[in-house]
Amino acid sequence: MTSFGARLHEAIRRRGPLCVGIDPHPGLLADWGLNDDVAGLERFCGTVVEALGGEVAIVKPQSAFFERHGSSGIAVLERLLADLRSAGVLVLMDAKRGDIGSTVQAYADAYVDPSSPLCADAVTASPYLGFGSLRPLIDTALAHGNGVFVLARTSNPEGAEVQRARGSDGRTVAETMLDRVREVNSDAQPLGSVGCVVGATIAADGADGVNQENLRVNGPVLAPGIGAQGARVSDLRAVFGPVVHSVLPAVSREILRNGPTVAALAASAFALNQQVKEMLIEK
Ligand SMILES: O=C(O)c1cc(=O)[nH]c(=O)n1[C@@H]1O[C@H](COP(=O)(O)O)[C@@H](O)[C@H]1O
Repeated sequence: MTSFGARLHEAIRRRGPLCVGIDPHPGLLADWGLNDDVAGLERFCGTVVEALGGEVAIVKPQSAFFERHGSSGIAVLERLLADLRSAGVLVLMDAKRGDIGSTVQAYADAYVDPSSPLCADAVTASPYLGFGSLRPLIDTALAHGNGVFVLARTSNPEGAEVQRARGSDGRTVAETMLDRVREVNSDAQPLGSVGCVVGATIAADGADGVNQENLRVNGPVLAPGIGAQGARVSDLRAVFGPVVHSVLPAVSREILRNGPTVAALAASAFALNQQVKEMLIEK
């Protein structure tokens, strides 16, 4: 079975490193002339699939914006996953799940087991009940050729109080999570299937609790924060230095605001992907 890391590595080679988030904010639905209801959600998703399905390597639906519509919103999310799979684009489910290990297994059954209608190619996870609590999710994902992205140093300013805290070994919580991701990916080639999440908004000088050497995890580095949160593509080399070739810039609102036409959405994703490729790959 081909690992998620290998599938992602090939998808990036063919389509570039941009990861477009699918975040149907109520304000975005309104801007697109859609109602904040299930019909509006379906129209939003249909447009996104048509515009991005053949354009980018990976997309990232934000589960919360489907959950707020209850079970009918989850039904739309399930159809979105099926449509994206048919379009041939990888899917990272942004659910940020975390719990004690026995419960995490249920999240694994939901998000990375192909028998589930919510199964994606990878899922985001929160390690803040201890990295070891994610073991069932990681084991299930790897068994099915899927992946996990573990939060390490998130893009939001509030993350600092937890992620910059230092353990008895003097390492920050963020560094410890990156160490654990590196251990899981130890001998993976060409790319590990467990990624980490590090905001493009963090300081480039290591002052934010992560120095650039920590970022060498032999896995993909999801980098949210560009656009609406203030980071720029031009920040990426300074922040991610030695691992810049493993970075997946994750951009949601900065792309989605260009809707509702398919053409404008596709064009904005293409343009940003070109910018990112020049910054991250072609050197
Ligand atoms: O896991 C994520 O994708 C994530 C991690 C992080 O540190 N910061 C962050 O903004 N995100 C997600 O990225 C999306 C926001 O992207 P923008 O609209 O581009 O700012 C939301 O769905 C967030 O939950």
